[in-house]
Amino acid sequence: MPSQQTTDPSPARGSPTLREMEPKDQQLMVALRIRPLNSTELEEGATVIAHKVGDQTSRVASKTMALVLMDPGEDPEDPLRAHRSRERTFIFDTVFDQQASQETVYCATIQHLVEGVISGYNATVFAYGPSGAGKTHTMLGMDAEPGIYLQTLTDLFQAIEETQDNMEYSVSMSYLEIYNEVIRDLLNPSSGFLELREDSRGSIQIAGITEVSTSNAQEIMQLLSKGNRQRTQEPTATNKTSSRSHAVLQVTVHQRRRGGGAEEVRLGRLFMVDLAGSERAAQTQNQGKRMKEGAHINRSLLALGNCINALSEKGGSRAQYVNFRDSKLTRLLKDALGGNSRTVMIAHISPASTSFEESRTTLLYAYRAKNIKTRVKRNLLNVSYRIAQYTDVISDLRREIEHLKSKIEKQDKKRSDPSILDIQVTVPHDTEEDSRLQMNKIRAQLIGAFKEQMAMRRSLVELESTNIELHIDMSRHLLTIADWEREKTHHHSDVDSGGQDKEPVDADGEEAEASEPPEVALAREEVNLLLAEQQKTAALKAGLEQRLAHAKQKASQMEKLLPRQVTSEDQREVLQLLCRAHELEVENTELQADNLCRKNLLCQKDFVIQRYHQHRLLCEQVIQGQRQLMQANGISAPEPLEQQYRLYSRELGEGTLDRLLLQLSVMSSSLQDGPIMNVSPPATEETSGEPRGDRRELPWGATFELPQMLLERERDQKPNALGTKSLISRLQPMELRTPQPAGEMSSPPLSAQALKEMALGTKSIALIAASRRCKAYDREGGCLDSRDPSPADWRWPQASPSRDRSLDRKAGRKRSPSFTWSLQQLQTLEKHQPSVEHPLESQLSPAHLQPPKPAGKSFFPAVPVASKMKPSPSFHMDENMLQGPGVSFTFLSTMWQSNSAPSRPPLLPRDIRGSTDSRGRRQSPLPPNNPSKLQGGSAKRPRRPK
Ligand SMILES: Nc1ncnc2c1ncn2[C@@H]1O[C@H](COP(=O)(O)OP(=O)(O)OP(=O)(O)O)[C@@H](O)[C@H]1O
Repeated sequence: MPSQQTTDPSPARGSPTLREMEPKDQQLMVALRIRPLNSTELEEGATVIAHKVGDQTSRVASKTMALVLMDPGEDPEDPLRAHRSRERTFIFDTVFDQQASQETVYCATIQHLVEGVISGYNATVFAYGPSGAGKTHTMLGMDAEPGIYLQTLTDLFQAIEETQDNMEYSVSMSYLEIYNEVIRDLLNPSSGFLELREDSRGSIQIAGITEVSTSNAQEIMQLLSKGNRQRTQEPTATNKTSSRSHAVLQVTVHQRRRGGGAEEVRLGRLFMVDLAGSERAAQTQNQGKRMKEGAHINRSLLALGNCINALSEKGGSRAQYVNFRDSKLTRLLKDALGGNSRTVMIAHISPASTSFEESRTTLLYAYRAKNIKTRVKRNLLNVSYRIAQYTDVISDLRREIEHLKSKIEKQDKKRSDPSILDIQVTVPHDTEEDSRLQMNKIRAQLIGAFKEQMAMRRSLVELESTNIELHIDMSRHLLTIADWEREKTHHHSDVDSGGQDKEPVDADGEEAEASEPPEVALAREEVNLLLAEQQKTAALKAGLEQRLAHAKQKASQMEKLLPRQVTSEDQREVLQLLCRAHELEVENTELQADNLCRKNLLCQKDFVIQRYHQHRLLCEQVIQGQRQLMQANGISAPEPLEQQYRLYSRELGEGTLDRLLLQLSVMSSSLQDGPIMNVSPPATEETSGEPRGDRRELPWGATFELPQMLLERERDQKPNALGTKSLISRLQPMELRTPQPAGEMSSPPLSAQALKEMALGTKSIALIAASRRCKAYDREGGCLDSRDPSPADWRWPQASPSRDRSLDRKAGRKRSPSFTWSLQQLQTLEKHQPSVEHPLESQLSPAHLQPPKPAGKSFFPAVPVASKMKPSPSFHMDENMLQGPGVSFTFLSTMWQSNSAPSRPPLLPRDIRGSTDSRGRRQSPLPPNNPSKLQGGSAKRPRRPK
């Protein structure tokens, strides 16, 4: 067994930074294995013509190794060829000679990929070479010497086990063969021929393949042996057990952080491919069926060779056309060769002089493959995008349920009608039997149609999600271009302004034109490709929508048949069954969507904090730089500015970010466990005409909108129904939002400038806007206002909106939506805050968590404050406000008030990733899923109404 490498959970499997998510170019690794001479070759008197050059004593191979192949046809005595070399040298990443063990091969080639797979990267290993060269031996091996399959899977499960404290995994596998250009499921051969489908991202899916969930390597090996028994193997002249098909083992690993942290799901795919042997018809002496097989094998390998040629020639440029569509094999290996995968090719040859030609061709192919580059990026399933589609699916299903239920009701009425019953009783037995058979047929058809529709709906969800991912990718590239364009314009304007700023002049007297950097050229190329992909997605989507409409029509026609053709009892049963199927699907979809909403929210929160932190650092740098300049030039700042600076410094010292972290954590706690709340202000006429409180003119002239940190439940929806599209639009990640003019709610297409502005800190600004909104609340509630001389009048708002409303009415106040929103937000916080035992709280001294003193008159009646919330003696509204020339920073004074208590180390965004407990296990920084449990209560999650 291979020695297991200890895996370090933190760097590779921690939360991804933005850098980590960037795709990286990766060279395809090519290894070469020479098998020992076999008995037939020895009998034929073959000599060894392939030699590894260099030593390979260490288990892990050195950077590159060479192989020397001698041409046995060249006569050393021939004077005409005296100056021609009989040897040809090939350099590979690693070369294994006849003595290399299975373990050595594994450790030097695949072992390093395992870590990546469990943390969301794709990896592929494929064995290539002529028939009988040892491909199956390397991949599958024997009981005594297991091959790469078992060794990889053992390591994979071991790595999973080591990180199971922090991470949740689910592993599934599928095993297929491509034989004569058709795909067969080796785990379920009776399923017939399977189809390859390509989604808009170009990822290949095999429709209808059996995916088996597994929990250990042995289980997979059992499935593999079962599958191998189904694999097409025949004796040929070169190999007694020649594999006549390409076998593909796919292992899929889903990884997510345990405890519902703000993480996304990572999806790693490992392909292990044992190719059929490349062969020459003359050499294999195959005839009839074998020859036809050989032709197919060669055709697909030829297509593979062509792809390798094209890919190696383009040398990483993505513009060159590579025809993956020539064979199923190349379509399946598309990602492995030219896409998102870390790929290893293990080429195999026989060292025998009798196999010189095969060995030479194989080596040439393998040598070319070395130039191939793939672009590796972590697969993150961004969960939020699918919610909109789920909502559509749910409402569709609901409509169908209503329809079916009304049919059942009608049926019930008929049953209670005695005349109809009489008729049924008199139905002859034969007819009854016929009708039952007919009924069963219709039932099967209906269920089939339902499944088909669901599959199509899911594909639509996938497509939509892909579309949005493409959009985000495009945004990133446009951003690079926009940056460059801006720099160029800047450069030109500098040059135009003339004088000292002029660029150096080159030898010909012409101005040096700033040439476009490679990343910008690449970005332009990518944008074009992405545009093409987007068009492709749109076409696919339109096609699928058409098919779905057709399927729906067919199903409704089938339903129409029901009352005419079946007895009432059977009909009733079928309708109920259908209803149940739909209801289950609704429940399932709702659960998925619910889950996605929460994950989306938590991810956004993380991102917002990260952006905020980056922006804060930038501000700090700018301010410090300017102060140094002022000092150096003896410029004194006017007193108001100095005052603002003092405020700012104090703000930093007190760690406002920490308070924001706490606030956001409390928000997520309410979301993680509580029902989805309606805490967003409804867009009413009242606000549409005037600038909203959460919008702010920024120094660079853009208007930003508050990211929706909380979810909304539509008031008129049933309790278990999700909000409709308005909810979804609010949940769209900020990248997809363009700065909008005030009052406009739709998202116009993204412009490069808009993208730039977003990148400049939309989220952090939006966060600031959130706090401004609460400030607006303060003002509107009349509790805390810069004009109000007694901020101590502030109260926690009463948790009874109806009562507040009556007070409002009495006071003659009209509530604005932003006020209602802020109030609800505060009520949520107030409701959860005292009961939440937050890990971050333990890092704070109680004095840091002091709300303002509850005294004096207030618009809201006073409510008791939690015991640890002591009145703050040093409450100053100004502490929470920082006003700059272009933007105001206002923090939630009403949430967390600090005084001059001892300072503590500032909390940085990474702290939200959690801490490590005494046993070294990582703890989530977020409040527990169910805060009420902490209090020893027996609060149960409310059951979803059926
Ligand atoms: N490195 C090796 N050490 C010992 N025996 C080997 C080695 N490589 C291959 N063999 C033996 O050579 C024979 C042929 O190997 P294998 O079936 O793996 O070839 P293959 O390339 O998969 O052929 P095909 O393409 O026809 O399926 C087998 O009996 C195998 O045990």
